[in-house]
Amino acid sequence: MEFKGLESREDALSKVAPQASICLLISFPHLWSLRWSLTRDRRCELPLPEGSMGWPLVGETFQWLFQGSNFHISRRKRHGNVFKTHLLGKPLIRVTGAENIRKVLMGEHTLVCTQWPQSTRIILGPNTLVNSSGELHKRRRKVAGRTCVTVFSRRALESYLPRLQHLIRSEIAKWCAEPAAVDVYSATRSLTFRIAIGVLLGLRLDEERIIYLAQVFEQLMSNLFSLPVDIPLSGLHKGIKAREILHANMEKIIQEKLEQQNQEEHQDAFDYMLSTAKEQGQQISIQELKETAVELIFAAHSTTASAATSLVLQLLLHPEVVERVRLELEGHNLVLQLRWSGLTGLCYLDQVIRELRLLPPVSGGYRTALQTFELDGYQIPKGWSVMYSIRDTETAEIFQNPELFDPDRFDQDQLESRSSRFSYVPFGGGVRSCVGKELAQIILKTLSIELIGTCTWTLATENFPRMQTVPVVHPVNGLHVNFIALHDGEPQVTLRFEALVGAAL
Ligand code: HEM
Repeated sequence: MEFKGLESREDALSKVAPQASICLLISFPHLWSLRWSLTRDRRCELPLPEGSMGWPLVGETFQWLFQGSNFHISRRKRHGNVFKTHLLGKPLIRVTGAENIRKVLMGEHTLVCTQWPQSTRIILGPNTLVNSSGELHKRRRKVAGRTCVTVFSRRALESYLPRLQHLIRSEIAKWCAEPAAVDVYSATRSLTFRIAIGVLLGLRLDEERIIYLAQVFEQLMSNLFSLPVDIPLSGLHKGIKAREILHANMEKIIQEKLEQQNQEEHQDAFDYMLSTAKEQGQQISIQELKETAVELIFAAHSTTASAATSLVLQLLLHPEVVERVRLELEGHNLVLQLRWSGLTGLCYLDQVIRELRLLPPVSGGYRTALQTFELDGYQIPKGWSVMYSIRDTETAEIFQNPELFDPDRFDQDQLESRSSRFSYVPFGGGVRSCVGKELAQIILKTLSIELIGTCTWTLATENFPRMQTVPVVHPVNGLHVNFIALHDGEPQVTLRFEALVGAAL
């Protein structure tokens, strides 16, 4: 009897066990979700935003990686402008909608603060803008204008222009001389690296050294987001090594610049930084200069290459837009020869660059909530990550037919061009807005002018590539294009700074 009893208990157990594990499996996400519901700030009556926290530990990371921008679009449709999720090991609140974005961006230092991964902070170093917050950030950005204001002032940008134009022109000439198709994303990465070191930092290096440093820089970039473990072969270790090589190369140049500091004429960002510091009786250490230099390349390089690639893609897709830019350039060229003053800039080209809205390089910005605050009727609990969205203009009500590439939507007579500046923030906003915005715009305009003035281009593949959004927007497997020079002589268009800095993006 006893034996029989045991047998039946085992039987019963073997029947119940699978059911129990299924129940447990089903309840895991609920327990996980409950765990996060419990972290809501009880002093605030508002609910947490809608949304799913996914599976324990991994959250919705895999869906996010596989679905790309559709991840956010589908969840936004389901849960609204402010929804919660769990990505890369952290609870995250994704924010869309002009008013909500305004609150996040304008709340820097009070409601939120920028949050970069630890590996990024270690690799870039403590003396950088992206890695400083609160008072230190305010001081560093403003510090008597020593880095941002002067390096990116109108006077400074104007002085960079001749070298910028020369560099872009000679790179395009190389693209035209290529017997095979050019991979535009690789080519623009090389171009923006050259701009960063040649124009911004004024480093005069031979070709071999540029190629070497570009590789070192790629190694730094690819390890910026890695586990914060500094052991041989780890991502962080490789990133630090790359940074050391870059710093060593820059140190020599900086020393030379310090010795020639009496020169009146400024030609690059280093010159502006050093002379402004001198004027204000401040000292910038060599370490600070090296870190600033690497930070500027980091911030300028991939973002501008991404935008330049998207620009070529849109020009390929829209020959009618190319024609209108060409007409605008011809008109300006004529006026330039007759009377220069009073020109208001290349408005249509401005609109074309602005309409890169469809493919903004950066998808959004990460912040951490410094205190619990209200957003769109929900509570954002202290300590949670917040990501404001840049890439969701497809769903913004202000834009008509938002899926179309239509530069005319930004014509100054159109309502869309006068929409809230927080409806579309490709360069962020508030105290953390992009310091290189005007430089990026000038690079993109110069590239358009040089392309249209010097060559024609055709897609070398049967289909247009699929675009990937992480870490910046770029074509999967590149964008392959044949460039053909229009004429052997000098290009028709003469660049003038005033025409480039017309309307703002
Ligand atoms: C098309 C090209 C570019 C795009 C789309 C872009 C976009 C952005 C965005 C969205 C931010 C704000 C990030 C946030 O809110 O957390 C930012 C910040 C920044 N950008 Fe750019 N950027 C571009 C080019 C450049 C260039 C050319 C430079 C420098 C030469 C630059 C330097 C910086 C720096 C230093 C910051 C950090 C500012 C701070 O934290 O105070 N960017 N950029």
